[in-house]
Amino acid sequence: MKINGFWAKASGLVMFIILMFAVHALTKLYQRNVQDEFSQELLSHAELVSSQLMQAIRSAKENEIADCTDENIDQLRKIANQYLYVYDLGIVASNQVRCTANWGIFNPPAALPDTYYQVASEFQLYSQAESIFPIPQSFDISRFRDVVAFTVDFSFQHFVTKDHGFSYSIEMANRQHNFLNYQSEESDTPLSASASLGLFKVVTTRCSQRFGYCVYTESNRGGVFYFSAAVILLLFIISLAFSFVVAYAVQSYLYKQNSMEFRFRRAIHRKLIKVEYQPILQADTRRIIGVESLVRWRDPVYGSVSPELFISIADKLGIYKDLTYHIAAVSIAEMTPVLKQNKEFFVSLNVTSFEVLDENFLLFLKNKVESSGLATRQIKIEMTEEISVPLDTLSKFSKQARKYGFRISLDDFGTGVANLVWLTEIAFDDIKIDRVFTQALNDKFKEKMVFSIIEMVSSLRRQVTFEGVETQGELDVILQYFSSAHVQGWYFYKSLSINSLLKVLKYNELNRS
Ligand SMILES: Nc1nc2c(ncn2[C@@H]2O[C@@H]3COP(=O)(O)O[C@H]4[C@@H](O)[C@H](n5cnc6c(=O)[nH]c(N)nc65)O[C@@H]4COP(=O)(O)O[C@H]3[C@H]2O)c(=O)[nH]1
Repeated sequence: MKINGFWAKASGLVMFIILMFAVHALTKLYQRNVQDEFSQELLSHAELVSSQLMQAIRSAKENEIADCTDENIDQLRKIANQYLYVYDLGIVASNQVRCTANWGIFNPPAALPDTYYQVASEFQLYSQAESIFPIPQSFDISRFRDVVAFTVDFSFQHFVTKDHGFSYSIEMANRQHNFLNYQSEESDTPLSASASLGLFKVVTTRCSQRFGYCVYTESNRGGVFYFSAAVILLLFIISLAFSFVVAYAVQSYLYKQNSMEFRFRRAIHRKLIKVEYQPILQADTRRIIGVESLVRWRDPVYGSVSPELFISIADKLGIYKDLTYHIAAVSIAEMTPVLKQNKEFFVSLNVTSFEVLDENFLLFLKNKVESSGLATRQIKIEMTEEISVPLDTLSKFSKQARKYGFRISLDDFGTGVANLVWLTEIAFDDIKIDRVFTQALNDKFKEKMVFSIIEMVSSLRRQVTFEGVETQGELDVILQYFSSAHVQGWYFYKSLSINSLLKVLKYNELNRS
C-alpha cells in the first residue's frame, strides 16, 4: 500500500535525522565536559600561580623592603626562592625596576612598559614585558606599589605542549586583559571575543571568584565534526542502516495493521461486524415471509468484504466461533420484534461444518430463541452443500436441530457435493435452488434440465426456494410452473439493514391492509 510506503520512508528519514542529531548532541555534550574539566584544571593552576605572586609581594611588603640595599636584595632572594612560579622579585621607583632578587642592582634601571592593566585592588599587570633583564625573554609582571613579581615563563608549559583540539584563554572577566591565549591547530578561527553558541561550536567559561579572571574554551569543530572524515562516514552509514531497519519495521507494522487479518480481528473485537437481512417472498403473493441473515463487514481500507472471504479468514485465525455466535445473537436480538409480531415469519441462519461439529451451537441457539420469547420453528438453519462432514454426523446434527424445533434448509442446491442420499437421509424442510439454476430459467435449453431437477425435489414434498432471482423473466417462469415456491433475489430486494427492513415490512403491511 502506497500510504504505508510513505509513512515507512518518512519514519526512516525522521529516524536518520534523530540519530544524526543525537550523535551530534551527545558528542557536543562529551566535548563540553572535556573542555570544562580542562578549564577547571587550568583555572586552579592559574589561581595557584596568582596566589604565589601575591604572597611573594605581600611578604616583601611585610618585611618593609622598599629600597635596594644588599640586605633587602638578599631578603627578596629568600622570599622568591619559596615560590615555584615566581621567577624574580624586584623594587620599583619612578616606573623603573631598580633591583631584583636574581639580578641585583640595575645600572641603569630598567623601565617598565607604558601599558598595563590596572586591577581594582591596586595591582598592575604587565603582559609579556621585554628587555627588563639582559636576556632575550619576556615576562608577565605583577606590581603592587613599589614591589614587582615576575612570573616564570614555564608556568603554563605543560598545558600548552599538547593540542587538545580546542582553543582557550585566560582573561579578565571584562576581557580587557589577556594572560594566556592558546590557538588550537584544529580550530580554524580564532577564539571569539564573546561566547556564541553556534550549531558546531562548543564554548565553556569558568571564572575565579578570587582573582576575577576566567578561563574560556572554544571548539569550532563541535558535534559530528569532532570526528575524522572516516568516522563521520561510518556514523552516517550506521545511521542510514539503522534508519532502513526502522523504516522496514514501521512498514511491517503498518502492513500488519492494514492486513485484512489484523483489521478483521479488530473489527470482531470492536463489534463492527454487522448483520443484514435479505427478504424471502412467497412467489405468487409477493408477500415477505422471512429473511436470510447475511453477515456484513465494511472496512475503511478494504471496503465491503465478501463474507465468503472473511469467513475463511475467521476460520484461519481460529475466531470463527466468535463470529458465528455473534451473528446468531445479533440476528435473533434484531429480529425479535418482527418474529414476535408474526409467528409465521422466519429467519434463516447460515451454518458451516464448524456449527455442525460444535456440540454447543444448537443448544446456544435454542436458549437464545427461547429466552427471547420466540418459537424455535421461526429459525431456519441453512446448510450448504459445501459442508464437508460425514453424512451420519450431518444427519445427527439435523435430527437434533429438528428435535429442538428448528427448521432445516438445504442451501445452494445443485452446486455442491450433496447427492440424492442427502435428500433421503436428511429431513430438509426447504431446498434452496442455487442461483445458477434460477438464472438458467432464462435459457430454453437449460430450462428443461432445471425443470427435471425441481420436479424431482418437489416429489420429495419439500418447500422449494429459488435463490438469486434477478429478472421478471425468471419470476414469470417460476410463477407459471412453481407458483407455490418461495423466491429471493435482487429483483425484489438486496440485503437490508435492520432499520431498512423494518421500513419495508411496515410499508408492505400498510399497502396490503
Ligand atoms: N448475484 C446475485 N446474488 C444474490 C442475489 N440475491 C442474493 N444474492 C447473494 O447470494 C448470497 C446468498 O447467500 P448464500 O447462498 O447463503 O451464500 C452466502 C453464505 O454461504 C455465506 N454467508 C453469508 N452470511 C453468512 C453468515 O452469516 N454465516 C455463514 N456461515 N455464512 C454466511 O456467504 C455467501 C455469500 O454471501 P453474500 O455475499 O452475502 O451473498 C448472498 C446474497 O447477497 C441475486 O439476485 N443475484
